[in-house]
Amino acid sequence: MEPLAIRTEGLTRTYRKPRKRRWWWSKSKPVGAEERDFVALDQVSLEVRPGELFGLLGPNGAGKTTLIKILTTLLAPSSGSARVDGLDVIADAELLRPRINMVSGGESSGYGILNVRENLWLFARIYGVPTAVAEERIDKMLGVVGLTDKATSRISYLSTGQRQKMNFCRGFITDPKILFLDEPTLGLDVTSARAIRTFVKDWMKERPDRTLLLTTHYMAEADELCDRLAIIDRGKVLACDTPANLKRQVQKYPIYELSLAPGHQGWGEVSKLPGVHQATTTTTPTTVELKVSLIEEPAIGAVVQALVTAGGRILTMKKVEPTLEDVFIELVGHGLTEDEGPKG
Ligand SMILES: Nc1ncnc2c1ncn2[C@@H]1O[C@H](COP(=O)(O)OP(=O)(O)OP(=O)(O)O)[C@@H](O)[C@H]1O
Repeated sequence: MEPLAIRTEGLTRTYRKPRKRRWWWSKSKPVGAEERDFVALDQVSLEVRPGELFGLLGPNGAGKTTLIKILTTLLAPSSGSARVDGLDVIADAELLRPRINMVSGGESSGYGILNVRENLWLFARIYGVPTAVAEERIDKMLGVVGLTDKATSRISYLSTGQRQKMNFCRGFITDPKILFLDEPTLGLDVTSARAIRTFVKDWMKERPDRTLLLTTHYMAEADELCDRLAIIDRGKVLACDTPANLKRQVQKYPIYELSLAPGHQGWGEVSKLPGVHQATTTTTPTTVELKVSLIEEPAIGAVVQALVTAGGRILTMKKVEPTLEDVFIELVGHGLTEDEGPKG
């Protein structure tokens, strides 16, 4: 049986806070080792199957990069275990590295005096990709991110976004079995971000044994791309499921929004109908907006019937779907865009 693409068990990583000034120099008391340890990852147990596009969603400082660094053999765990493609990230690191690749949206890697093509070629050769294959992949990837006209530019002359696109190309030219993308579209313009998302989806479809783990701050991106997601906060996994299942968890009742022409009061009876959990209205200068939550979805038929019978005119009607933002707020207690700053 094929091993899991990623498996972590009780994975924990602590960082040591800088030592406080000695107490006889200041009024602060000396701190013990346990107080100096900051837990960035706390007993994380995750399973990612081969072929999955798996997302990590969490606020700043949640521990996403720490997790990716451990999975890509760049950082040792403090305790617990992590296996990638069936290989232990510590004991089998040498065997594992050729099978994986990692790109971080915020990194500024590469040699400034080399041009874009030379940088990518050098990287491909380090991974043992034959020159002809590397050239072909580089051309393809530069086209994908719209960087073909910068192929011969020194990378020190690139803008931040262009450099990020070059790094994105770097992730794919080694054709890794398991790819880690840390914020691949961070700060990119809308068109470039869309091109990258489309490419990522196509790349995954091309070969079913590829696995991709992605972190992103963009809820819509996570929703569009990921087969499953883990929501992580303060080093702990709070939930792990498909975007659809996560959204279902927060929406206890189906909700419909109806826009009614003003001038009649039929909506007043809606909340008393069987199958209706709650009905609220907001009056605007031109409409009455009715929001109905239903205990059973078919009750929407009775709602429409009651409104029409009372002489109401329905202008628009739509079902309100919860978003991943709603899931996130429910689990974490605040939105992803609200920056709480370091929690250490
Ligand atoms: N080398 C380090 N030494 C001390 N603390 C660290 C170190 N690296 C990370 N941390 C702390 O560990 C926590 C998790 O950091 P990490 O970079 O994994 O978060 P993240 O989820 O990737 O955040 P972001 O979305 O902002 O990139 C943070 O509170 C951070 O300050």
